[in-house]
Amino acid sequence: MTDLSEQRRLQAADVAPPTAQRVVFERLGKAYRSGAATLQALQDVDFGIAPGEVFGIIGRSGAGKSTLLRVINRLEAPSSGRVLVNGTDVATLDEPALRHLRRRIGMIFQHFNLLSAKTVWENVALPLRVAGVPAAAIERRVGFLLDLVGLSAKRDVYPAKLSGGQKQRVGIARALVHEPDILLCDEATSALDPETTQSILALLQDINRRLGLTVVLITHEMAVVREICDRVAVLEKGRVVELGAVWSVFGAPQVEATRALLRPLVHELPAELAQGLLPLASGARLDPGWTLLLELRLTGAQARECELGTLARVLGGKVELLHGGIDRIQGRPQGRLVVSARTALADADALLAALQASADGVAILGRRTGESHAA
Ligand SMILES: Nc1ncnc2c1ncn2[C@@H]1O[C@H](COP(=O)(O)OP(=O)(O)OP(=O)(O)O)[C@@H](O)[C@H]1O
Repeated sequence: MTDLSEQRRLQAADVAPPTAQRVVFERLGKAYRSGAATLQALQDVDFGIAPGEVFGIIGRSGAGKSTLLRVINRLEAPSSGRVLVNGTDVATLDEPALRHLRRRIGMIFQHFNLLSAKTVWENVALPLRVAGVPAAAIERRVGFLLDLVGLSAKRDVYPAKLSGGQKQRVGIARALVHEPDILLCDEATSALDPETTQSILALLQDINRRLGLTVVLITHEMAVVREICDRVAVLEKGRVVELGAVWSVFGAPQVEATRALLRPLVHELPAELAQGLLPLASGARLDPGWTLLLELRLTGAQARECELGTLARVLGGKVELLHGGIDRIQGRPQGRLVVSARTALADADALLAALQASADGVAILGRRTGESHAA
């Protein structure tokens, strides 16, 4: 991962020490061959996922996310490198051992994959029946799981009569029948409305905490990652281009691929504020009559709040809050505020230096034109 800064490496190491990993990808590569052509879907993927982590994998379409998820339970075989699950190289497993591994790894899907001719109870019980588990044990386990996902009252209902969220709850219960260590989620909330997504995420978090399950999820919904993941890896053309705690990667994305993915989360400047805004060059002289638009950013790096008091003192006049918002990711304030203000300071660099203490990043977006002041 040549793109990682040293700081980002240390942050990644902070959250997941290199020992005792649930899943390890070691210089993993995967090539798909069709005829004479070879497509390199994964290259040099090299990181670990700790027990109990909720780990997100994001990237543009075709970046290799599904392939990376599917090598964990050997639905895809690596072309080079290794995948270790609980310390075992999955490539070395014979059929019975592979069956055992797959029981230790639950999987849920965007389209739920339920059997329409079977009731909720039968859908969840089926993998246990196939595994030859005695009827009394099946009854106990399915009862426990339907209770866990809040579907006890629907045990005899067929999938066609369930909402999308309820179907995914059945999918989650079914994925947990063999008490897995790992739950793989392939776009598990992509077919759901925002409110149902929230309830499924809350359920996944609850399961993660109560059962200590490691959750690995791929999603194109950045809000999902922000909501429940501890760490995230960004894939681009089969390579990991960023990896770290979610607050760190989302707070200060280092590569364009991440910035592009996060764009839907960023509040762009509303048209009425952008209109007539004249950018200022670094070091530009300032006129006390100008109204400046300033952007204050919190990246979460210092876990501090935006110091509006400092800002008002430095600017020494009226400060108007125009746009933006602060979110919290993993307890760290993150976001941006756009304010307008005038200043008696003589140049842009002096202003930026004076405002440094009020946020993690400060930028002068420009000065508002349409005002009667000479440059
Ligand atoms: N079985 C296959 N045979 C040939 N090429 C494949 C196969 N599976 C995936 N690919 C190709 O490998 C690359 C990575 O695919 P993958 O499905 O892992 O990406 P992804 O990031 O999950 O994409 P999406 O978000 O669109 O699902 C893509 O170019 C895809 O077309």
